[in-house]
Amino acid sequence: MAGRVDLDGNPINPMTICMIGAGGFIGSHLCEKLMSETQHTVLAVDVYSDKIKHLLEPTSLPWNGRIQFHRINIKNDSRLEGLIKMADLTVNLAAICTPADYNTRPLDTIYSNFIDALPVVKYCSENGKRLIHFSTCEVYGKTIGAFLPEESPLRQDPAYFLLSEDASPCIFGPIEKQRWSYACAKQLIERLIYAEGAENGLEFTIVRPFNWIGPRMDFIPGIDGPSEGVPRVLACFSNNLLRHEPLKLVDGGHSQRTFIYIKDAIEAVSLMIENPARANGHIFNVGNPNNEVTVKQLAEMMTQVYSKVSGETPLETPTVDVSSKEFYGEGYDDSDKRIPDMTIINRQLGWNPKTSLWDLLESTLTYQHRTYAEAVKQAMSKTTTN
Ligand SMILES: NC(=O)c1ccc[n+]([C@@H]2O[C@H](COP(=O)([O-])OP(=O)(O)OC[C@H]3O[C@@H](n4cnc5c(N)ncnc54)[C@H](O)[C@@H]3O)[C@@H](O)[C@H]2O)c1
Ligand SMILES: O=c1ccn([C@@H]2O[C@H](COP(=O)(O)OP(=O)(O)O[C@H]3OC[C@](O)(CO)[C@H]3O)[C@@H](O)[C@H]2O)c(=O)[nH]1
Repeated sequence: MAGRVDLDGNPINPMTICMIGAGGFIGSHLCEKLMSETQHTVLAVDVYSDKIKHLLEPTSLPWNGRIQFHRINIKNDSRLEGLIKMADLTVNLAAICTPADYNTRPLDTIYSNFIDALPVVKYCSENGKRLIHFSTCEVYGKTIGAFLPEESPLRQDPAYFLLSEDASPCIFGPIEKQRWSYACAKQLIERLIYAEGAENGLEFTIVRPFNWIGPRMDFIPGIDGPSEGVPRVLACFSNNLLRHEPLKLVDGGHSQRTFIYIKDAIEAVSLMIENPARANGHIFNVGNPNNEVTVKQLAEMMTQVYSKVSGETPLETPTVDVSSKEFYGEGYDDSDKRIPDMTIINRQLGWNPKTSLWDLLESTLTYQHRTYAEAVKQAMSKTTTN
């Protein structure tokens, strides 16, 4: 750890980082990395701490004192400004970011992703503090290619689907498709941050994650989250596999995604934190363009991998089709395809993802099986005996 230098060979000085949303999936991995590989101090802000409790206790851990947990709801807590003032850098991860909420809780979604982020931007700008704000690949919405006829050869041309920070438009559906409440709120906060940079000199970096997945993502319904809750696809499919039930393919599972292993993505965030001169003023796609699959292919691969890591035989019919209206309710819509252009992050930070989809699913599903299989078995046997 001693003598660590940045990408330009300058020594990295320890800094204090106010991390809002530190108790979530990405926050927990970022805290782990900062504690085990750097000398930085983290002021961890969240309403939950379960996913970072291994870092907070016992007090004898080598990073004792370098991470402090502040149970704060940023909607209504005057302590936030003080924490931002104490820090050199603020990383804002806090958000409602599960698609099942976008059309069913659109107001909460818009408040969480826009209104609640406003004071964070304001305090950083007024106090001359650097901000790394987490946006989303969803700001791109649908691809231009999605509007071409199905059989058009142009659909194969990257110009019609590659998502580039400085060139691609943001294409959302109509207002009644409330799915886009999240993407639209994220887009507006990006524009506000950009404007604070341009008009008031805010030092900012915007991160657009493309489907980061790995251990500790979301929850397993009825085990460590609500029974009727609908998490993101990795946890939905893990839940189906753990319960030995078919994986549900929304509208046939034709949508395409690129998935990246959380540990690869965290490397990129770490480079942004420690290389401000290269990261400030930029918007970065962070994804793995080599790991593209349809959701149906993802379901098939997860079924195969889970069988390998659990030793269980897959179901004869491993998937079942379900309409989006039935699964998510009225107002759902979808991004058709998401491949990140990597030009800017390559140029600024020289970063590339490493882990294949098969390998990341193998380590993630090993974790899911080890963490949840017994609890799911017990919960299921209770339901059948009652
Ligand atoms: N995981 C991904 O692939 C992905 C993709 C695109 C964008 N993002 C963005 O990255 C960020 C983090 O995502 P994640 O996957 O870790 O989600 P997450 O839900 O696991 O983490 C978000 C955390 O923010 C906290 N939070 C929310 N509102 C809060 C409030 N008012 N006060 C205090 N804490 C609050 C939550 O308790 C949670 O722990 C989000 O902004 C999300 O939109 C993530
Ligand atoms: O049981 C299921 C659950 C989901 N699907 C479909 O899978 C696709 C991906 O779904 P999910 O990972 O839940 O979410 P999205 O990729 O659509 O959106 C996320 O992207 C980034 C982020 O901003 C934060 O993580 C979030 O908005 C989708 O097509 C579902 O319909 C399924 O078939 N079965």
